[in-house]
Amino acid sequence: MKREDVRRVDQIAIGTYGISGLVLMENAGRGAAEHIAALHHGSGADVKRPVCILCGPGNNGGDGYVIARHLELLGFPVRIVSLVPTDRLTGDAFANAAIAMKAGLPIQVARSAEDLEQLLVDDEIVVDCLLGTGATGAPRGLYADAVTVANARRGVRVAIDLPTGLDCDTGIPSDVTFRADMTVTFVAQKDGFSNSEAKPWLGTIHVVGIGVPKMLLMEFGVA
Ligand SMILES: NC(=O)C1=CN([C@@H]2O[C@H](COP(=O)(O)OP(=O)(O)OC[C@H]3O[C@@H](n4cnc5c(N)ncnc54)[C@H](O)[C@@H]3O)[C@@H](O)[C@H]2O)[C@@H](O)CC1
Ligand SMILES: [K+]
Repeated sequence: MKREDVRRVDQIAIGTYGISGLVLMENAGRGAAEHIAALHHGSGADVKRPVCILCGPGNNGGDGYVIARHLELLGFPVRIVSLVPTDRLTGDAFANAAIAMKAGLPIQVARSAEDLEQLLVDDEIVVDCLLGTGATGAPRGLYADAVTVANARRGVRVAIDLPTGLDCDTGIPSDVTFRADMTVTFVAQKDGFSNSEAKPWLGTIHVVGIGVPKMLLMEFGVA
């Protein structure tokens, strides 16, 4: 599916069908959390590996706060590293960050590359909720730093919707692209995922439905 189309599906689900954006985000985040939890079931380990969720400024970041809440419920030690102060978030992302704060989920804000070097450690599951379908061009500033540091750490990497730095439509990676072992994408596979150049950055791909009606999916040829 093309970037514009998947964004349009979300808009129509909200604007025409009257499904709350919060409901879509909840479905997205919960579905992603279940795939992340399944990594543990396949690992054979007794102790659940800690999860570090990297959150960006938009709704991809918003998904991260939902994922954190569900992973905590599933028994995972979880913490959030946000690249923006949470009071700068808006809409559904702000709402879910506010829930996470009230719920006492640990949230740390990274303001520099040095902060990121300290906050990201080895042997965690790192979840990329930095940039999603709203990304334009290669990751800039702190977003590029976060991807570079995350890629350098030992551990499992999971991308949410798409790896930060990968072009959604062409599948061409930027110089700095999150290298995922698993990508959990929403609604449908993105067009770029079929490009062989994208494969090493995506890992295993899982598609999570977010509750958009079949009638709408059919309009866009994805059901
Ligand atoms: N209601 C919805 O629309 C839903 C959206 N969902 C999630 O929301 C995502 C889309 O959210 P948004 O539209 O808020 O977009 P993003 O979360 O991708 O964030 C876009 C913002 O990031 C910044 N940015 C863009 N390009 C950048 C770059 N190259 N370097 C640094 N910063 C950059 C800009 O501030 C831009 O406004 C999807 O990928 C998906 O994960 C899901 O929660 C499902 C429901
Ligand atoms: K992402």
